[in-house]
Amino acid sequence: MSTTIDNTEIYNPRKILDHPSFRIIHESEQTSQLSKEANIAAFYNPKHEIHLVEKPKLKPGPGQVLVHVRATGICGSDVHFWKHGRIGDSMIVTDECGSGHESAGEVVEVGEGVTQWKAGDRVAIEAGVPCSKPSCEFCRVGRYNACPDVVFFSTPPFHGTLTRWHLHPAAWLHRLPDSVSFEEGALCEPLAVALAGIERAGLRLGDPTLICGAGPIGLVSLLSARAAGAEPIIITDLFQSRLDFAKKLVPGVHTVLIPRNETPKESAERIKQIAGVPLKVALECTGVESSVHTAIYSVQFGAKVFIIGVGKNELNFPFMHLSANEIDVSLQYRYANQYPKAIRLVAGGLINLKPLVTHRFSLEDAVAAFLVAADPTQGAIKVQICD
Ligand SMILES: NC(=O)c1ccc[n+]([C@@H]2O[C@H](COP(=O)([O-])OP(=O)(O)OC[C@H]3O[C@@H](n4cnc5c(N)ncnc54)[C@H](O)[C@@H]3O)[C@@H](O)[C@H]2O)c1
Ligand SMILES: OC[C@H](O)C(O)[C@@H](O)CO
Repeated sequence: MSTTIDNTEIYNPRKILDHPSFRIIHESEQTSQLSKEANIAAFYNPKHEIHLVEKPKLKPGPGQVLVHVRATGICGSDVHFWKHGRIGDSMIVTDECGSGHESAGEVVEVGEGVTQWKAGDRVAIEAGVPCSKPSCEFCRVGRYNACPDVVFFSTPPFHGTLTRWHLHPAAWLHRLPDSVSFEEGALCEPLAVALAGIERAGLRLGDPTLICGAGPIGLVSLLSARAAGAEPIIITDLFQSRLDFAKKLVPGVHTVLIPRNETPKESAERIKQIAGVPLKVALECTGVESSVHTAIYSVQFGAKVFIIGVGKNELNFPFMHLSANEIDVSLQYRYANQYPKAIRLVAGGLINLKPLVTHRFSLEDAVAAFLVAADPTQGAIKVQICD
């Protein structure tokens, strides 16, 4: 069993790695024999390995809360860090790093001065904790996703929330009503991404809307656009299976399969025909250059193309087309102040996240969960690890 440490620097990633009770759990060990008290976590490393580790169980210090993590979704970025060791030029895997940032759980213990939480409370865990200092302009104005000192879990060097016992600042947990499951609470993280997109794209009731990509982010964007009153909605993907999933999720959505050899202008012509009315908003959820172009060529004069997807560092843009059509292109980096809204929308029944969870694994089987999440032939939308 893990020993407990009194940790006042919970975000110092080396502190966990250097702790004497940190160990890699070897594949040969029977995962079923691991203690239910052990602080098991899934870690990736620069050698592109993913494995279970045992971490010390932390004791909440002042202002902190110990959470038993009950559900964590695997995000594409978790798979990316494991498989490719980096995202872009700034997020690079240089050491063992804990995975997971889409989590919800149950309060176990609170530290000194924490009055708003008690054992048994059900919470969604906000994935990024900014510095919150009055001297930080971005924290002060509420755009805390831009805080230069943000600790975003599972983005190196910060360990993730895919662990049994997670220590979190009390102010960055969000209460889940009894009607919202831990699985849905965990999905409030990708939903927060979509809600930030909808808000910043200024999507209004009745706006004809295109969504590019029917992965988890495209699908939560689809659910959000529907809840926001977009009509009609067209969603694209390279795979018919993903489009079929989208159709079941939101009956009435129009789907457009994009063949790999079609040019963006050709795709856009088909999209416009299927829409039947000029498109006012496009939410780009692939990060792929050709799809960004398709979005730009599909929308009408004065429309908004909002790019949520991320990809390579430099993209070409059809400059003259954008200029002649006064198309606003904007981009997004994570989110700020979206969790409470996400939870309200789920609790109020406006957004149903439940169908998105296609695969569930125990914490002991987290490595198998990653293998499924990384294998497109498995047909997973959201793989979650539940404890
Ligand atoms: N901006 C942010 O803060 C933020 C946050 C989370 C995720 N993301 C990004 O959002 C994107 C989507 O995430 P996801 O988890 O859904 O990824 P995903 O890879 O599971 O889904 C992307 C989907 O796009 C489809 N696609 C790829 N190329 C296409 C094309 N040319 N035309 C149409 N469809 C195409 C794929 O088939 C896939 O279904 C990723 O780039 C991810 O990194 C951004
Ligand atoms: O939802 C948040 C995203 O997954 C993160 O920005 C990640 O991609 C890198 O930190």
